Amino acid sequence: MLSLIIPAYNEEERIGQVLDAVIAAGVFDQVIVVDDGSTDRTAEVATAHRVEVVRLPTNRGKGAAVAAGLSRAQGEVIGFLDADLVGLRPEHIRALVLPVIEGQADMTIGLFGGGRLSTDLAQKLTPILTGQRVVHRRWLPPADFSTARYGIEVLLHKHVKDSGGRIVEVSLDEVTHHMKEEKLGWRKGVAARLRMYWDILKVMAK
Ligand SMILES: O=c1ccn([C@@H]2O[C@H](COP(=O)(O)OP(=O)(O)O)[C@@H](O)[C@H]2O)c(=O)[nH]1
Ligand SMILES: O=C(O)[C@@H](COP(=O)(O)O)O[C@H]1O[C@H](CO)[C@@H](O)[C@H](O)[C@H]1O
Repeated sequence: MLSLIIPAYNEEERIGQVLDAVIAAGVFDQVIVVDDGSTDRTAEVATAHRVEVVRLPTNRGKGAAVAAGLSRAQGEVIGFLDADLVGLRPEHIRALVLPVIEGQADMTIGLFGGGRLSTDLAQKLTPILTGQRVVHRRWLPPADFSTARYGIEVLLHKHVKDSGGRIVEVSLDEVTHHMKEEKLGWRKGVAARLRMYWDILKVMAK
């Protein structure tokens, strides 16, 4: 069984097109959107796509949203996608899943390419930060994700790598995402970015 977790905070304008691609791909048996205390209609948009929706009463950060999704996920293979992707197509999703279910990879990571220079470059420099991945359940770390916030990718990636897992990179051609500055405006976006780097540094320092 394959489960997909999509953490989402105030993504009403963006999550619909991600779910359209997920549903068209038809590879996940269980799709869980975790609405991380959104103040917009994220949960309603997800519900309209007939996926499982978990609503957290307050915003607790990406790590807690993913942890809430994991506690519901039944699959032995688990996918993770962000809710703000642009240009995601069903074939990208299949390409992420296939190496894991065919046993060529323990985890795949999806990397933007040919989408937008800024987001392509960010993932070239720090591929381990990508929010797009598929992993076999046995490679999930024992650590609790719920306080890691944006450190979750580093936590997961480091565990698989240090445990000798095979990680395969999958190119997500022409995919990009909305950057924080685009979603929140310049000042709030930069502040959110700095908080994200702090979350990541805290996990790296452990
Ligand atoms: O408190 C938060 C912050 C982010 N997210 C979700 O986590 C994913 C990645 O977050 P974001 O887009 O802010 O990261 P970026 O891609 O800008 O680094 C998105 O689906 C967000 O909606 C979340 O569930 N809770
Ligand atoms: O690639 C990155 O540097 C950051 C920020 O991307 P942008 O500079 O907004 O394109 O994005 C990722 O990092 C977060 C922390 O690992 C993840 O949670 C996001 O899913 C991912 O998009």
